[in-house]
Amino acid sequence: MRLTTGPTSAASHAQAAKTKGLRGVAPAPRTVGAPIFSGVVSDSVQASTSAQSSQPASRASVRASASKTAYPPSSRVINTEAPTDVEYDAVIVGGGMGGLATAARLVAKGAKVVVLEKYLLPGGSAAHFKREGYTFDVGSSMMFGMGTEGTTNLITKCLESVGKKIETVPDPTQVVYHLPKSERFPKGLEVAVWRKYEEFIDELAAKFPHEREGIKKFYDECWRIFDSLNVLDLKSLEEPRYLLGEFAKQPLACLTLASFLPTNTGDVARKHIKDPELLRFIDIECFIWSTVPADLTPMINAGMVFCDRHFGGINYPVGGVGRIGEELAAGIEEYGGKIVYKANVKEILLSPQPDGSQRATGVRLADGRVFKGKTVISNATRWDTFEGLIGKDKLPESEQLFRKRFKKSPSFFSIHMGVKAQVLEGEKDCHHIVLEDWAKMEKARGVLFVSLPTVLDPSLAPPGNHIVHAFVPDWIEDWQGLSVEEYEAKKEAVADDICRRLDAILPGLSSNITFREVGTPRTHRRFLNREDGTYGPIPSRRPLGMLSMPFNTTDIPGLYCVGDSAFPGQGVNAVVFSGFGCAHRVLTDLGREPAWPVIDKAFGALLRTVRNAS
Ligand SMILES: NC(=O)c1ccc[n+]([C@@H]2O[C@H](COP(=O)([O-])OP(=O)(O)OC[C@H]3O[C@@H](n4cnc5c(N)ncnc54)[C@H](O)[C@@H]3O)[C@@H](O)[C@H]2O)c1
Ligand SMILES: CC(C)=CCC/C(C)=C/C=C/C(C)=C/C=C/C(C)=C/C=C/C=C(C)/C=C/C=C(C)/C=C/C=C(\C)CCC=C(C)C
Repeated sequence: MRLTTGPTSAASHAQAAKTKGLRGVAPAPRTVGAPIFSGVVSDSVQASTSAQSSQPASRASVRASASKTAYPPSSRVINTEAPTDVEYDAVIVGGGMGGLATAARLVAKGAKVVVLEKYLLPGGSAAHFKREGYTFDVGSSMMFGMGTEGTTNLITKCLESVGKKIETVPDPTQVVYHLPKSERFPKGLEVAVWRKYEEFIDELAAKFPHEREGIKKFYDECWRIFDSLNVLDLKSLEEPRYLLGEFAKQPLACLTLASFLPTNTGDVARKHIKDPELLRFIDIECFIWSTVPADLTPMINAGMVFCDRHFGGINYPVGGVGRIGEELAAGIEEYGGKIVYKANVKEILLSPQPDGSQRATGVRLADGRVFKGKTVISNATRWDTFEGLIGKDKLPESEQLFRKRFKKSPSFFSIHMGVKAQVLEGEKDCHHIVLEDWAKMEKARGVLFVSLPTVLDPSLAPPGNHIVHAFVPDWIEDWQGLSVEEYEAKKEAVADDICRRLDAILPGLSSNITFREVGTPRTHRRFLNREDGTYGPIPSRRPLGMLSMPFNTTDIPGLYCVGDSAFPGQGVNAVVFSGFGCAHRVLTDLGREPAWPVIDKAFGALLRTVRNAS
C-alpha cells in the first residue's frame, strides 16, 4: 500500500492496474462480525425522534455496544441548549453542510445565528461515525472544492471565513471506471480520471482514437464554464447589485455563464462526439454525481465537476470527511453562533403580516422549545420543509410547480466495511465505479460506487486493516412492507451480492471482511431526516439547464432553503455554494449588506417569472 502524496504517472497506474483489473467473480463471501444497523449516533437519541424504526429488537444489544464507540468522542462538548428568549437574525434548521456553510458566512458578518440539528454531531450526510477503531464517512469520500486557488474552492473558503483550515491528502485520480465489456473492449472499458487533465484526455483518447478531437472539444467547453466561474466572487444570484458588480468586473465570464444556464450536458456532448459508446461514457461521467444521465444534467454543473477535479483536484480531509463539519461547527461557535444538537424541529412558525401574508418568524422543536428569528433557513429537503414543517395545505404555488418539474433522486444502499489490509495491497485510487451492463445504469443497484479512503489516510482504520465503503443507488419502495426478519434477510442478501461484485475489482474481499455494517434507504431516511432517504431533486423531464432550479428565497417571506434542494443541487461543494448564496441574500434582506431595494424587488419578480415560465 502506498501513501499518496501527489499525482502518479499513467505508467505507474497501468502497472498497478495489471494486478487489479476486472477479473472473474470469486466465491461467495463470508460475513464476519454482526452486521448492524448503519447509523451514526446512539439510538437512544434517534429512538425518541423517529416514528419509523426499521430495526429489529434482537439487535438492540449489538447496537448498544456500537453506540458506545460512536461519535462524539468523550472530549467533545455537545450543546443542547441555547437562549430561547432572544430573537436571532437567523434560525437554521439542520446542521448539514448547507446549513453550516450558511451559518459560517452569517456569523463571519456578525449575525446572531442558531443552528438546530436533530443529531448529535454536525455535517449531516457528510459526517462520519466510529465503530471498533474505524472512522467511516457517512457518504462518499470524494471531496471537491478543497483546493487552494481560484474562487470555486468553496469548502476551503467557507472554513477560512470562520478562521479554520484542514489538512488534506491529494487523490491521484478522481475515479477509476470499470465499465461493461463490448466488442471493442472485450475485457471491459477501464478509464482512470487522472488529476492531471492532459493525462486523463490522453487515456480516454487512447481508448477512442477516432474521437480525440471531439473529446478535447467537449471538455474544453467545460473549461470555458469553469474558467468563468473561477474568477467570480461567488454569492447570491438573486441579488442584482452584486450581479451587476460582477458583470462590470467580468463581463465575458458572466455572459459565458448566462449562455450556458439553459444548457444540458448531453446536448453539448452530442455536438462534439458521435461514438455511442463514448456518449455512454459521458452519461456515466454525469450519473455518478447527478444520478441522471447527461441529457438531464445542467452543463454548468458538469463544467464545475469535470474541471475542478483537475484544477483544485480531489482532496481528502485528514481524519475523515466529518472533520469539515466539525471544524466549521467549532468556527461558528468561536464567532458567537450557537449550535444546538438533539434539536428536532417539528414546525416552522408563520405569523400573519399587515399585508395579509404569512411570514416565517421562528420554529418549534419536538420538546416544545420555540426559537424566534428574523429569518428561518431550512437545510432540510424541500419535501421535508414544506410538507413536513409547514403543512401540505399551505404549499405555495412555486412549490407545487417544483414538485411537477422535479422528483426525488434515489437514496442509497450502503455497506461500510473493514477488510484485512492485503485486500487493498498496491491500491492507490480511492474511488471506483463498477458497472457490468449499460442497460442497468439507471436501475436500482446498477452502478456500484466504491470509496477506499484508507488508501489516502490509513489512520481511519486499525493497523492491518482498510476501509471499503460500497454503495448503490436504491429506492425506498423496495424496502417497505417487510417484516423485521424479511428486512434483515434482504439486507444480508443484497450486501452479499454487492460483495461478490466487489471481488471482481478487489479479489479476495469477500473472505477478508473484518467488519460490516449495512444501511438501506430506510436508514438514510431515519438518520438524516430526508424523505424517502432521497439525496435531493432530479428533473422529471428534460430541464432547461439550471433555469428552473429554485434559489434560496421561497414564496413565504422570511423563509429560505439551503442544501441540495436549492440551486445548484447535489454535492458538498454545491450545497456550500447554496450556503454562500443564502447567507448573502439573508444579509441583504437584514440590511447588513448594501442593496438597491427598488431594483431588488423588481429583479426578484423578474426571476420568479423566468423560473415559472422555464
Ligand atoms: N462526497 C460527496 O460528494 C458527498 C458526501 C456526503 C454528502 N454529499 C452531498 O451532501 C448533500 C446534502 O447536504 P445538505 O446540507 O443539503 O443536507 P444533509 O442531509 O447532509 O444535512 C441536513 C441536516 O439537517 C438535519 N435536519 C433535517 N431535518 C431536521 C429537523 N427537522 N430538525 C433538525 N435537524 C434536521 C439533518 O439531521 C442533517 O444533519 C447531498 O446532496 C450529497 O450529494 C456529498
Ligand atoms: C448578469 C448576467 C448577465 C448573467 C448572470 C450569469 C451568471 C453570473 C451566472 C452564474 C452562475 C453561477 C455562479 C453558477 C454556479 C454554479 C456552481 C457553483 C455549481 C456547482 C456545482 C457542483 C456540483 C454539481 C458538484 C457535485 C458533486 C457531487 C454530487 C459529487 C458526488 C460525488 C459522489 C456521489 C461520489 C462518487 C463516488 C465514487 C465514485 C465512489
